[in-house]
Amino acid sequence: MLNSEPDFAGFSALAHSSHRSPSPTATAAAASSSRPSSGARRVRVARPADPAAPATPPALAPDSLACSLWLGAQAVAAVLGGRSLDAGLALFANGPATARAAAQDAAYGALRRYGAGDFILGRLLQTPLSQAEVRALLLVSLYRLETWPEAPHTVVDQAVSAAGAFAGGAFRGLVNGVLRNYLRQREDLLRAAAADPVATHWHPDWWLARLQRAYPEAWLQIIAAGNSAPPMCLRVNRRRTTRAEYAQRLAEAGIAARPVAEDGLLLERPMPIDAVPGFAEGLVSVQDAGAQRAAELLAPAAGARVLDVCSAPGGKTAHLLERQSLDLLALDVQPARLRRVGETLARLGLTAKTHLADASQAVVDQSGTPAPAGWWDGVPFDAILVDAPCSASGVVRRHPDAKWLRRAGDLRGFVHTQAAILDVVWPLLAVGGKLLYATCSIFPEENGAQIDAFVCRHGDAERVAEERLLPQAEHDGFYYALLRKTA
Ligand SMILES: C[S@@+](CC[C@H](N)C(=O)[O-])C[C@H]1O[C@@H](n2cnc3c(N)ncnc32)[C@H](O)[C@@H]1O
Repeated sequence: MLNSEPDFAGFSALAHSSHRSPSPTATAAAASSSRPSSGARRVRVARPADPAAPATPPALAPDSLACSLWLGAQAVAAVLGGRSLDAGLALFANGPATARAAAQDAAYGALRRYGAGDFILGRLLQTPLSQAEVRALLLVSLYRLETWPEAPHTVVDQAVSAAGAFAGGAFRGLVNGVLRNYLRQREDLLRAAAADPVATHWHPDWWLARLQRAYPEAWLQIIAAGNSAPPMCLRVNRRRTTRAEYAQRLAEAGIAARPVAEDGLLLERPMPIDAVPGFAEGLVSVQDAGAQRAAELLAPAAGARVLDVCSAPGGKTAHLLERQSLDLLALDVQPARLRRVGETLARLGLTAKTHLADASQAVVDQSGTPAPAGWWDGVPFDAILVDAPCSASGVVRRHPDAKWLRRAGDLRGFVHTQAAILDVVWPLLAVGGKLLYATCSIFPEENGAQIDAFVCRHGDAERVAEERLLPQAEHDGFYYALLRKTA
């Protein structure tokens, strides 16, 4: 996978929370209405993609553009059907290697700019399309036409060939007509799109409004960062090598990189993870430089008893353990994701206890004190990391599906869960101990406002440090608050 980001889990967290991505039924309802205003715009289809769609397109040459467009459309159709992009990309994980990178690029590109693609299709289609795959094929083809404009008619021909692999070729004419109309009307369409905020900025309008309110000076830069392709950053495993040694190894392999954060190397160009030297041997992990701040900020002492509350897939757990010998308990509420913590630690040669638990749930004991159900042995922790489930609004360039599947109302659920987790684990911290609260969100409700409310509820909590990282060239958007227990 290109530039995989094992550290991120926000979208998956959402998809598995009670605030789920839109179900096929919900999207079908949206599609059957007339075209919504930009205020309501989000992914919408009448018929979701077939979850069992074949990984290999029938009758398309594996090294053809048509094959890449077909595969990319499968992934986008999965998102139009309410699933995550990761789930969509998994559909062609075993597809032809020659087409996978371009297909992945097409899927990411089409979803990053979905606001524009949706607007343009709204102008070019007389009625909403009933086939998710065909709509998705048009979106990836528009992306391709915009970003590789040198051979527009080749793109159209290849898109028509790809359409031949859907529904017995019934949509070849439609795909041909829509794309050729697009080429003919391109300037008018782009002029009209420029007057539409969602089509211009490629974010839903409720999201834009929130960013404008929170960041009146910086929102355009945040949007631009969110619409760009993300950087690829490695984290060097201190237990196995040094950053200088590993940088040398990269240089010998002709891979340009420069140091970032305390353990990071930012690659000049993203590359497939299986081509990263020493990855399988655990010399490095892929982790955004902003995410690497967690271990730097919490910095538990050698031998400390540490609780990592929302640990999967284990990026920050591993970083903590690479930097210090710790007695660490890693929790997560999702079994499949918790298994990935074990895999991450095994690859890196690290050990920790792992436990499946919902950290937002407490039971009240006989003295009336709430305590976590079943997993705490009663000994306080010296340090706690709460890398909370959140909207993932700081990492949309890695997960562009999130901004279209998310609704404004989802935030309330995240804020509620974050507060519940904080309240359950705070009593487990030793006096003088530190708790680091982290999100990959840039929405204030999940960040500073959450911690303001927490400090009001807990008189023994002192805020000792706070960092707001906005997404930019070097790193994604993160929020950190370091709290100390005073009594
Ligand atoms: C942002 S991700 C964590 C990323 C991880 N710390 C890393 O660095 O790789 C949030 C995680 O919280 C987990 N989670 C969500 N609600 C939870 C809960 N109530 N209790 C425990 N874990 C929870 C999700 O399953 C998800 O894996």
